[in-house]
Amino acid sequence: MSNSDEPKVTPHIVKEEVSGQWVKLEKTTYVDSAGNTRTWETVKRTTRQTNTEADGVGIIALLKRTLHKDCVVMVKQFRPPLGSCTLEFPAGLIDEGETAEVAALRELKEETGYKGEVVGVTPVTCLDPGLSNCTTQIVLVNINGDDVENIHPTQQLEFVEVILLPLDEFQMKIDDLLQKEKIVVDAKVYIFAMGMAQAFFKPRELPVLKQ
Ligand SMILES: Nc1nc(=O)[nH]c2c1ncn2[C@H]1C[C@H](O)[C@@H](COP(=O)(O)OP(=O)(O)O)O1
Repeated sequence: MSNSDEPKVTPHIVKEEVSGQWVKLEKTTYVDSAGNTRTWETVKRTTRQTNTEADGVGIIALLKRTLHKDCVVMVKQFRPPLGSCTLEFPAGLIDEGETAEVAALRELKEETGYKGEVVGVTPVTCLDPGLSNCTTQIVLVNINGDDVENIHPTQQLEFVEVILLPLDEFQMKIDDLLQKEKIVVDAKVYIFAMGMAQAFFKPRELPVLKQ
């Protein structure tokens, strides 16, 4: 190699970002149960609103139509942190002044085009407490699919694909999708699917009846 081909600069890190527009990395100092002062590396969102405890909402939206099976409205989208597409419930951050219910109906409309009605909401729940203080409220929404507004829903986000999966085969249909394409399923979704299958769609399997 001639001198002119030699690299002029040794590669090195210029800056380690600890705070960005959307998230920050914090060294949290705390006292443990033995009285020792310790630290923990914590990821926090910068966007949490002052009067809300939860960062965002997840929406379990059930589409109910005459002569159709009830379907769960799902979204598939590319998620940069995973470098992959995911299968998730519609979701989003809570805006200033919004309740979880209002944020859920807004996000559902934006991401899927459907207009829904809130039928339940969870308390504030954590998502990955060993990593982040990030919290969510899951909002259960019914969609009247016979309503003229919901017959041809028009979503506002072209990079989000809406997928309808029948509730009575939810886990099986997710498994089919995972077999067909490289896609990561959100933990909340798969746990919901397993819970539905166990609670409602399997005959009571008492050990004594198995012999
Ligand atoms: N961690 C993030 N990094 C980003 O670069 N941008 C982010 C992050 N989190 C949210 N956002 C941006 C992307 C969207 O433009 C807005 C709103 O997202 P929202 O639709 O409310 O939430 P998701 O569906 O979970 O993306 O925030």
